[in-house]
Amino acid sequence: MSDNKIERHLYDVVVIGAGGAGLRAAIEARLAGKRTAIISKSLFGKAHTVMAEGGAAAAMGNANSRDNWMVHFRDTMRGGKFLNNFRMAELHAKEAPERIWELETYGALFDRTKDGKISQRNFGGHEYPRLAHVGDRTGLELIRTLQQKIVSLQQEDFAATGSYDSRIRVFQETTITELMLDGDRVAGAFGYYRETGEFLLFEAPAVVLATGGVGRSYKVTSNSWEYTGDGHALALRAGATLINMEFLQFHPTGMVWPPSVKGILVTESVRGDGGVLRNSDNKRFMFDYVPDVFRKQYAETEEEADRWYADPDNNRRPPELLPRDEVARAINSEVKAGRGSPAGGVFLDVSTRLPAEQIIRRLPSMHHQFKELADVDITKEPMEVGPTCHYVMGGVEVDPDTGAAFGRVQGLFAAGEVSGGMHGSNRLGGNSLSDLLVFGKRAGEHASAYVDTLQVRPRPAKVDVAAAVEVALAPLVRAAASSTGSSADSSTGSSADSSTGSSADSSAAPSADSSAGSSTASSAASSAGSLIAENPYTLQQDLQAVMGDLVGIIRREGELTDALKRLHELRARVANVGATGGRRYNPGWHLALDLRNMLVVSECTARAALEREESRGGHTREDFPAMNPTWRRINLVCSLSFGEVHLEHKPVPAMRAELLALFERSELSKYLTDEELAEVEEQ
Ligand SMILES: Cc1cc2nc3c(=O)[nH]c(=O)nc-3n(C[C@H](O)[C@H](O)[C@H](O)COP(=O)(O)OP(=O)(O)OC[C@H]3O[C@@H](n4cnc5c(N)ncnc54)[C@H](O)[C@@H]3O)c2cc1C
Repeated sequence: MSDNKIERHLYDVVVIGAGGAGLRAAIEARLAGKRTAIISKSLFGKAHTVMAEGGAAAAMGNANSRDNWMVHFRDTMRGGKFLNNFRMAELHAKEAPERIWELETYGALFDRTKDGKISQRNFGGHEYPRLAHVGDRTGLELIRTLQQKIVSLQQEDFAATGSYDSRIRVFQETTITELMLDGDRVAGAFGYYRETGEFLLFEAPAVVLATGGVGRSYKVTSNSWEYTGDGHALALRAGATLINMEFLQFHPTGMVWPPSVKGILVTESVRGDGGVLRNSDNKRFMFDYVPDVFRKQYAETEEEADRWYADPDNNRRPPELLPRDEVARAINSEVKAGRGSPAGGVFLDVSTRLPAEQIIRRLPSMHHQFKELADVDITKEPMEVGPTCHYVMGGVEVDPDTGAAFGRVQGLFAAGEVSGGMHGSNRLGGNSLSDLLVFGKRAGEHASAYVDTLQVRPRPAKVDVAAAVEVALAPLVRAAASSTGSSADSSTGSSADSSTGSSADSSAAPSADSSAGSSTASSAASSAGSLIAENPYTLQQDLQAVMGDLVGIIRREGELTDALKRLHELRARVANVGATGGRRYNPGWHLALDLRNMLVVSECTARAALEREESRGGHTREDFPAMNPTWRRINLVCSLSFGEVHLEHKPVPAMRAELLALFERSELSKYLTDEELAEVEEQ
């Protein structure tokens, strides 16, 4: 394909991702006077952020005046089991309230307390009610508000320049497949319009990754189709590093029935608002699962737990509000012990705890979701719930203050779920929405400042653009070759390319679903050198089976070793993935391109999970069931070199003395090594 068929754009800052982190970064870049592009794989407005239900954690002290940034910082570090990047946790706790109030200046309308302040609700692991919310549709309000701010900036630009898009433009349904480099500097990004399959090249000296999570590598997940770890993989391929990819959050409460909706999230607000978990013996089992590190803060009897809702100052919290990793493991154990619900989960009951009208008012989406999808009326009967892959704590290793990616690449920034460090080994509910705002703003600001330091703009090399085109077209070329029996060389590449613009689905090739036959057959065929291309859907299922079965909520050495072997086998098959049809809206082709991202990110997760010989937060090793203070000092960092994932140990930055002083020694002794404790005592 010649370059002139590629739509070219020139920007200062390109933001990949239009969730909360991306939009907040883009607003900041535009406010800094930078020409800014926002790119979104899905429709504008349809990101995970919009699905966030419970709220955004910020220590505003509206519901309990004892709350402040120090308490929030402590809770976040405890939730992450002290593996958090302390500086990120500190910035987050200090700046979250300001970011929430700022949203109100953009037009957000949060639920109010009786005296007119922003209302704050309880959530797992937060000592005080801290989540600013709008019913159980907080993310919708957040995205609506940020989009409204962007529209208002575009209106200003129209008044000044006659064009709405002159300084900030949204490219929706556009997937970025490759970052462009000029030496070690970011020079832009390459991708395609999902609808037409046409290519785009963004030339820009700074890129902010805000692509969210990786959940689609698991079958049971709350994540939607876009979350294939693209930003993580783009960063790796550009020379940046990923940190602590073994830590995945399995949210304790996903729907388990009917099968078609398995994994869809049941918000933690249900438990925050009084919902309790019971097993098939009708026992409120969470009291049996309070770990030592949390024993002082959690109630020991149902009576005390129930009193806490009305009098939190004089009672301890219900154990249903333990951090998510603890609750997910507890549910897993109950089901394994044969005390699960009929559909393989446990019961979550709010119907016996709150009057129906309160449930409908406080949890309208949950009421609707269960009625529509499972024909369950949650005001009258319990829900059936079980763990679902929800959030990745690991991500792009970044400088905490600026969001600049570590590694050898310059001009790359990351914010939101795609970045790592902030949440340590386990994220507290509500801390993501505030993370997006705090670090989205910082990434936008520092990406803009970086652009100002450049004397010469980096330029993408023609050869790299051509390579990106070739990689993007390869699945189509392969499928075309396997259907005609010809070899998938570059001449076929140009023939696939020349079909661009013609109606895509006119191809006589078999449909994506029927072409692969059984995965074993096609895999065998491919290893025998045959031309049969692999079916992307089959490959995704096989990848999901490896990750779900062998790198799931409870992990073991033998299974992780097996997972790595199978991922290695999948590599060869993914390299042979084909997609029938043309470039016009072709989901099989899109998935074929996503698969290489899913695979490399999954390999990072499996490698790090095998390496970390302890259990902490979102990483549970059956063969190493305890937290190990020596491992707390270690970050596992992945990089990519000549297509191979490398893993190295890096020390966790030591917390500043005044932050350590916020914790009692008895608490620190649960996390730190003796050597570290001795140092603390000397200070
Ligand atoms: C159902 C659900 C409920 C949740 N509830 C809460 C809650 O109550 N409180 C809380 O704090 N957190 C919650 N979370 C987590 C939180 O919503 C996410 O972690 C957060 O929204 C991530 O925001 P983000 O800006 O990093 O990315 P996202 O909002 O996930 O946006 C990612 C963006 O990147 C785009 N993208 C991805 N790949 C590409 C590519 N290759 N090219 C171009 N664009 C790309 C996507 O299209 C999307 O626009 C919830 C998550 C889910 C799934």
